[in-house]
Amino acid sequence: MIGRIQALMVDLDGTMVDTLGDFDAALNRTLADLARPPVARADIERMVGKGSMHLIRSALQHGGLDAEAAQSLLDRAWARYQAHYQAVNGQHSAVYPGVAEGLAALAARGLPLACLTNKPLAFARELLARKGLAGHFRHVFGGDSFARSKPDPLPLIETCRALGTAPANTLMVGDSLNDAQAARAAGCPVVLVRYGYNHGEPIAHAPHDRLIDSLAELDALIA
Ligand SMILES: O=C(O)COP(=O)(O)O
Ligand SMILES: [Mg+2]
Repeated sequence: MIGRIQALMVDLDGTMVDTLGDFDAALNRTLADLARPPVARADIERMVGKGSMHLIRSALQHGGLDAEAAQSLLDRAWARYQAHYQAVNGQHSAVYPGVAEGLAALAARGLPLACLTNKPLAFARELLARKGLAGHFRHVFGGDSFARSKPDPLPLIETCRALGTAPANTLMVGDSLNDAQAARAAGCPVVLVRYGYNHGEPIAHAPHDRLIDSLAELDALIA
C-alpha cells in the first residue's frame, strides 16, 4: 500500500543517474595506481549500492586479496579513488529517461523531495548539479551524512524528519534491496525501478509496493 504521499526520498545511483561509467573509470584508475587487477563493468554493477568504501573493498577482494590485505590498502585506495571520482564525476554518466519530467511533475504538485543516496554527499551534490537535477531537491543526504547508511533505516528516518513528514507518508524511490530494506524497516512505502543495479538479483525479489519503468510514472501513482 502506498497510501497518502506528502514527500519523497529519491535514490541517486541506478535510480536517477546511470553512473556505472563513472564508477568504472574511477575504480579501475584506483586499482591501476595500486597495481591491482581491474574489475569488469558487469562485476562493478553487482558491487555498487552500499557506498564507495564497500565498492573499493569489494574490488580489492575480487582481485584476490583477503579481507585483511584489502583492509590494509583501504586508506590509500580511498584517497586515490576520491581524487579519480572527483575528476570524472558525471562525465561517463547519463540521467535515465523520464527522471527530469517525473521530478518536475512531483514538484509541480508541491511535494518536497529529498535525494537520499549512499554516495558520498560531496559527489552526490556535484553530480546532481552537473546533471541539472539539483534544483528539484529540498535536501540532499549522502552515505556519510548519518552514522549509518542504507539498508539501515536511520538515513530514511532522519530524512523524513528533515522533510517534516511521517515515514508512512514519505515514499522511498530506489533501485536496490538496500533502498527496499531500509524503507521497510523505517516504515516507509517503497517504489522500485526495474532498470537499476541490484547486486545482480531480480529487483522483483526485493520487498516493494510497486515496480516502475520510469520516474515519470510516479505522478500518476501517487495522485
Ligand atoms: O554509491 C553507492 O554505492 C550507491 O548509491 P545509491 O544509494 O545512490 O544507489
Ligand atoms: Mg541506487
